Amino acid sequence: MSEPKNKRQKREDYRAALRANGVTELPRKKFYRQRAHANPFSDHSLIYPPTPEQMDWASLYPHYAVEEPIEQKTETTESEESTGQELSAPAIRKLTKQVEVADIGCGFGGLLIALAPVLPETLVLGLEIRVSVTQFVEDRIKALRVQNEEQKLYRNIAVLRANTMKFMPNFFNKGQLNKIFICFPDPHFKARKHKQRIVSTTLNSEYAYVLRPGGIVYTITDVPDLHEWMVGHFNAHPAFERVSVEEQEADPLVEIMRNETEEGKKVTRHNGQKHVALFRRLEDPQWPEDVSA
Ligand SMILES: C[S@@+](CC[C@H](N)C(=O)[O-])C[C@H]1O[C@@H](n2cnc3c(N)ncnc32)[C@H](O)[C@@H]1O
Repeated sequence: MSEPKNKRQKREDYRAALRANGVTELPRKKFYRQRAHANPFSDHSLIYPPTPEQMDWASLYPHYAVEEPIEQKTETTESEESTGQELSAPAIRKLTKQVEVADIGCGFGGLLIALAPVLPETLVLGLEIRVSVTQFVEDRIKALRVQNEEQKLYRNIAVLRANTMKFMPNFFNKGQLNKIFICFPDPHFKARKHKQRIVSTTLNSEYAYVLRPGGIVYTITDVPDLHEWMVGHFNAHPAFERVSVEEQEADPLVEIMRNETEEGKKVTRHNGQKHVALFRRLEDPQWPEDVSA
């Protein structure tokens, strides 16, 4: 059933007014509601760069951007030298550092916001497929940056609308990331929907590509069957090994992942179980002969 227009209009008006005022107050979730699931196989007319270098990272992390002149190959002629009118050299804005942590399917951004002060020297990126949810996180981060201007907080986190099942290598170079979070991914219970799960042999190869050796994939879910699925697929992948429970529990980011994601909070309210598993990207994976041949 299509939604009454006035409701949709109200939401659009609210968001437009918030943005017109420079987003200084925290956005209200009710104006960013969207269907719970987006089909990762539909054509979402997503914008993505042909290579990570062609991505406009500076607009996501403006406080880490510097202007770099574009090298020009044309030679200066005598007449140009004598005019005395210097043409300003064209410049591009580049980041002083790269994104190193990705939150796949970041939802409403709870983990990003909790990680910002804990990893102050690291650029963290949330990737989210749903438009309104991405806009909510974008507006949330903008407001938090304004409200914490003096402390210079929240400048190291950003969100991007993306379908991570399709375009990960367009955004990240080989070995660029040192942490990937996959928190409470959509369970897709029915067997015919399992291909929509965000963990699979093929997708794990993409995670292995963008993670540097020693980098960690963090997973958490309240669905036991999905936990088994994720553990099974990462354990079976030659590029990953499971991190021991001792090491897992000594990692302070695990507690943050358990308690700060929106889904994690919901599971706590319902006294549900949270299943955690971490996987390390191996330095030198041993590929079975039939795979590497
Ligand atoms: C159950 S929510 C969990 C949100 C958040 N990680 C948390 O723990 O609160 C799963 C999120 O993944 C997003 N998602 C699903 N498939 C995706 C894809 N292929 N690319 C990016 N985001 C995706 C959904 O839109 C949804 O917001």
